Amino acid sequence: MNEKSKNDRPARPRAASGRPGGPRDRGAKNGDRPQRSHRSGPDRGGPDRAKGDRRPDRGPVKPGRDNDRPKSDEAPARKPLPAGLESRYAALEILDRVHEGATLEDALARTRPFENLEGSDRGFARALASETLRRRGAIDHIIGGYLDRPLPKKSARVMDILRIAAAQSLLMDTPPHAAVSTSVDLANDRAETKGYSSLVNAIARKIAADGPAILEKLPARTDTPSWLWRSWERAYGPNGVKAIAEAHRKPAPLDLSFKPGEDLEAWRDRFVEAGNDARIMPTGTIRMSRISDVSSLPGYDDGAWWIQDLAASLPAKLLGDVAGKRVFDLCSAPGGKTLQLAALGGKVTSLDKSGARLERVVTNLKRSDLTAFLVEEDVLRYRPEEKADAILLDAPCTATGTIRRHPDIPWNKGETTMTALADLQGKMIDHAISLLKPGCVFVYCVCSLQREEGEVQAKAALKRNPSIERVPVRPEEIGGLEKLINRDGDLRTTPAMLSDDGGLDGFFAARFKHKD
Ligand SMILES: C[S@@+](CC[C@H](N)C(=O)[O-])C[C@H]1O[C@@H](n2cnc3c(N)ncnc32)[C@H](O)[C@@H]1O
Repeated sequence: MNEKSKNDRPARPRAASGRPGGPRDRGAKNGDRPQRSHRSGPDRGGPDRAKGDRRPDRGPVKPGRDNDRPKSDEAPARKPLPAGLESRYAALEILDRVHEGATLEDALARTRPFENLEGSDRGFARALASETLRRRGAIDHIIGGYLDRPLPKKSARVMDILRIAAAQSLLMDTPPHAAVSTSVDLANDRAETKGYSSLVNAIARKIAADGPAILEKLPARTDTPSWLWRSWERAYGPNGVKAIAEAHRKPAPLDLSFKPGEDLEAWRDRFVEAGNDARIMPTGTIRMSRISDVSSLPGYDDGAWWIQDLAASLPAKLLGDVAGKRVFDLCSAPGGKTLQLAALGGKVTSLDKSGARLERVVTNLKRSDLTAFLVEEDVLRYRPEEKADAILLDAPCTATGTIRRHPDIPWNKGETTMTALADLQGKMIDHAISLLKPGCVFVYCVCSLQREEGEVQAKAALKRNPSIERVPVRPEEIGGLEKLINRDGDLRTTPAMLSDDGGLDGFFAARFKHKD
């Protein structure tokens, strides 16, 4: 059969070493990618760093090709900037790429002035770009108050210079004179912005003096694009939307998931001894404040833990005991849930259509010393010979549940993207159900706050597929966190939940069972 032969072809995302393929695993069936033996090798970001694929899908990646990997920009070398300016210049370039449609994560990966930075300069540039995007609505509002009329489109760079001046004065600990003088220097750095240096000087000074008082009075709504505000208000009510917008003002904490059997108290103590504010959460996650270099944490090289938001760790738990079962993790990269399921003893087929992102699954499996079969394929074309005992589908979505980690999302996503994704999600759900053995369990999840991608999808899936029924989530499966279960019995988290303890990513998960 045509479809089958496509799935049968040897799948070869490049291994971390760059060596293609590897011996087929004896347990692998049609479409199952050979698993590689992974023993070591650090992955600086951890699996959850790229939660949600916010890049446009580009079709299947040809084996051995690198068409999904971000590349550094090819800008010609320029003369060195004065001390203190390089990091601001890098932040400016990062913002420029985000305005062009890149995700913040991709912009960080492909902006050469940022790549060239090291240590605290690098951390500062990253924080400056992130905080500027996180509070962009408020920052633009304050800048707008000092402009007679909006700057012309061709002066977009001047606006960004003002934005980073404001972010430094309002949100970071930069002394006002440094925020002002470096912004004027940045304006003077290019012919097209030089003429605006007096304006930059005047506005940056005013913001440094009066901006903090203005910022304090601005409602949380100012940082939320109106289409998102309206949709969250419909879904969570007037208080709910306010709480979510408030939560988005702060970055997310760092959550670590552990292999089963690890002594969490001993790990917590190790992190605390190393100077981190680590605590054990009810679900078994260890949480601490964000740090700039995760690879410096105790145990990083041992692979006993990986980065994964508490909410992101819940959907895989809903598959129950997967030990020895044939489990499909569909849309798996960069692999947070594959690691969880493999650590629980599942025979995991980890499928994603992006070869470049599958490489990150390889790296993460290697670091954690876990195994899975990797398949580089579009979910909708996947037709294995043997069906699954359990399926997890973590579908591509708007990722509005991860705005605290990816503050570019509100500015680069719109309702049109959501409608197209919702259509794809419905098709993926139906296809996943067709791959499930009778009597077995399927979990659909998205890291989205949008009902259209969560609650509405679950309801529609039940209507379209009379062969399945909902299996409500039980509190004891998710560390007793009853409030995370909605009236239908599905999992619904928002950043406003557990707010005194650092909040949660926004996630939706529904569990279904094949009735036959
Ligand atoms: C939300 S992310 C998955 C995160 C992952 N489950 C984890 O826990 O680390 C969505 C993934 O879907 C993949 N994807 C998007 N469209 C796909 C398709 N048609 N078939 C297979 N994978 C797809 C993207 O490449 C991306 O890696």
